[in-house]
Amino acid sequence: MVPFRKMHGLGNDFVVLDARKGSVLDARRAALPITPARAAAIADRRRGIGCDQFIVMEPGTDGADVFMRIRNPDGSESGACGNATRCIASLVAEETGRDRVVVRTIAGDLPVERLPNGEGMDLWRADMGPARLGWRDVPLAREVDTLHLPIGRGPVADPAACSMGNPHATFFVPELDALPLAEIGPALEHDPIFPERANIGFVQVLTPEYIRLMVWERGAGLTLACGSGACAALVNAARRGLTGRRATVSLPGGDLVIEWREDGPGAGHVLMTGPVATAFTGEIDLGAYPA
Ligand SMILES: N[C@H](CCC[C@H](N)C(=O)O)C(=O)O
Repeated sequence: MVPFRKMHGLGNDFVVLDARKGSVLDARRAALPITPARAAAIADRRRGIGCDQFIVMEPGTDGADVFMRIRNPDGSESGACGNATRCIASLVAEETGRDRVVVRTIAGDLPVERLPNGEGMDLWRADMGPARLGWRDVPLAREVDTLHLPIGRGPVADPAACSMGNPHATFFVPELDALPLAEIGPALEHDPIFPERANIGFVQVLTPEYIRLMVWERGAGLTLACGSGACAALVNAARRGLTGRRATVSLPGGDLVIEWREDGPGAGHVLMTGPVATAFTGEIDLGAYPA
């Protein structure tokens, strides 16, 4: 049996395993590899524990406190997961007693700091790195203005796109609630313009400092919150002149505060502030899941 922790950021939920040195999973990693198929089976909401993403903590090296491996329920790996970044940083902060932690992903190092709010529910601010705005960065299949992609489905069209270490398209709509997301989400996620697929955000701008967002996530579907999606939504809205460079992003699971730094150290980086939570801990028999 292997211990796991069930965590979430605004309802975007994760199964977290620890494969760092000396952990039970580290000892058994060779015998029980976390394959895409096994991750997908554990993420299954009926046959497994169920989660939006499956997260494995691996040893941190040269400046990073921990490496975070991110897999979607379909087994695909991602370079970013904003909500999980805060969750993993909070675990390391708890272990070390430090309020600042560096989480490494395949897309880069993400410094995270605790913002004590005195009422017991701390907030965590992650520097999600620079927004990548070029068509090759997203990536797109061909050279296109990333502020206006020539795609659409049903009532939505003309999104902006950027990468936060993972691909995002952002559509701007007058009203969120009537959108047929279950129908247009998968079609847009798999649009040929996205060679690595994409996370698809739908934004209703209420004021220049407050936007609503829903995200059809690549490899996961509709989630209650998407941290990297909130970062991409703010960046794309600011690029379009619809918001300033800082706004509250209201998702079905709750609010994130996003700031796209303009100058000074970290210019161009996107800061994301929000809560973390542990729902429960348990043990899992990895061998019971297909490798
Ligand atoms: N589905 C995403 C990964 C999780 C992103 C989301 N949960 C977040 O908080 O950023 C992708 O394949 O790029």
